[in-house]
Amino acid sequence: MTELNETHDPALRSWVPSANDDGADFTIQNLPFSVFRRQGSAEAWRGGVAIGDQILDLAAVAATGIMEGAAAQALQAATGAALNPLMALGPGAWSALRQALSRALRKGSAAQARLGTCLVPQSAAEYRVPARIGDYTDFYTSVYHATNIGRQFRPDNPLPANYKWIPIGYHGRASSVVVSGYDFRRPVGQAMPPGAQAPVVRASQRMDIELELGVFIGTGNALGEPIAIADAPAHVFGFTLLNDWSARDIQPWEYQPLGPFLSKNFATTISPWIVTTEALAPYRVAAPARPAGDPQPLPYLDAPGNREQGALDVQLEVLLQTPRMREAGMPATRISATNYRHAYWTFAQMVAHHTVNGCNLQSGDLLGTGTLSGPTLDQACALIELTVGGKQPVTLPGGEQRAFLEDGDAVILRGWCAKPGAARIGFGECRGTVLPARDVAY
Ligand SMILES: O=C(O)/C=C/C(=O)CC(=O)CC(=O)O
Ligand SMILES: [Ca+2]
Ligand SMILES: [Mg+2]
Repeated sequence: MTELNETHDPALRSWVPSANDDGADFTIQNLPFSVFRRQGSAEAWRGGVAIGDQILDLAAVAATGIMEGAAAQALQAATGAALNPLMALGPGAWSALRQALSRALRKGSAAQARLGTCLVPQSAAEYRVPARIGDYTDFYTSVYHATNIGRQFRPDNPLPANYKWIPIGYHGRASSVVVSGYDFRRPVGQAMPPGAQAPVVRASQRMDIELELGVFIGTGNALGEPIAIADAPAHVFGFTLLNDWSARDIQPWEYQPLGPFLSKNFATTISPWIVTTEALAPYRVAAPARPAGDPQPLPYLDAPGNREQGALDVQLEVLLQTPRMREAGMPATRISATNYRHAYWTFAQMVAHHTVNGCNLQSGDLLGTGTLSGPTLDQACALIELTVGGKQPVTLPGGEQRAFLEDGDAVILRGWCAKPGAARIGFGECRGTVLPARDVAY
């Protein structure tokens, strides 16, 4: 990963005042990317960078001609309806653009006069999935999640024997990855009710969430050419919040022996903003020490940098708002909080493992970290864990209870990095609402 540089200096302030507010997600040290346009307009979709409560319109910046060299080339690659061309340019270009944007947005910058007209308020914008996602793969990197959910699905053998050797994953579905704010219908599918002789086809009765981070691949690898773990971080453009919505009654009936299928491919929601790997550099931390008795990672999954700086200190939370709470004017309430640093496998290990057989990752591919449950039950990031298979519902302000999601429930994921001596780096939010199932007889 990139070293710390001038763009990380916590003393930097922007001429966009809201970027300097206490608790602002989009500080001048962050500079995350999205694809946006004005809400309800027929404008072209184009790249934008968040600064405070504004979006710096990268197509408008390119039209001013104020950038030069590698930064100008990278800027041009971010002016279209998907960020794949920027992602494909690689870390040198991303870094050049970040440095130029940081300098242009700093207090006192001579660029202020020309860029003032390139801002669009976030409150007036709509977003789309920021890349053409060719493939989406979801991992399983929290040993706490794997153990908790394993107890529900496989009480005799909760943690599979391969877990501590292989970063387990399944191939997800790219076509149904949607951006925050997309409301989807409760899925219908086959479920085998306990004690039944034959499955039923019905609207899922166990709609669940999974709080994850999404990892966007920047530069890929040629088919047949693995990515070495030491090189893996440089292939990652950045991170989003990700909700892997899951139908827990469809899943146990369908998943053996080939893994999750229709229980998870009806919608996967990501946040609009991609926080770059470079922005997260101040928040690299050591990967958790492996408990005594656990195998050490095989050489292709091991690198000194991975052990010492392979994890990321990202604070994460899940919030829920029921229709009744919404009607009563009550805000969404937090039901879980965790940190990405607890993951058993790092994102570099995910990339190295995904390509060890020569499988080619491509610019814009999306990897999910897997559900990021932490060591204690209040850090569990799926309802099936939090409610122990639905047996211990969570109680919400106002007294309502939830074992799984009901129609109209909204789920909001949030994430941020913060510590003394470094600027806050926020992810914004990832939101989705479950609508009633289609009214169709099956
Ligand atoms: O243990 C299982 O059979 C299934 C686990 C999941 O549903 C989780 C999955 O999607 C991977 C993850 O998010 O960690
Ligand atoms: Ca998942
Ligand atoms: Mg999904």
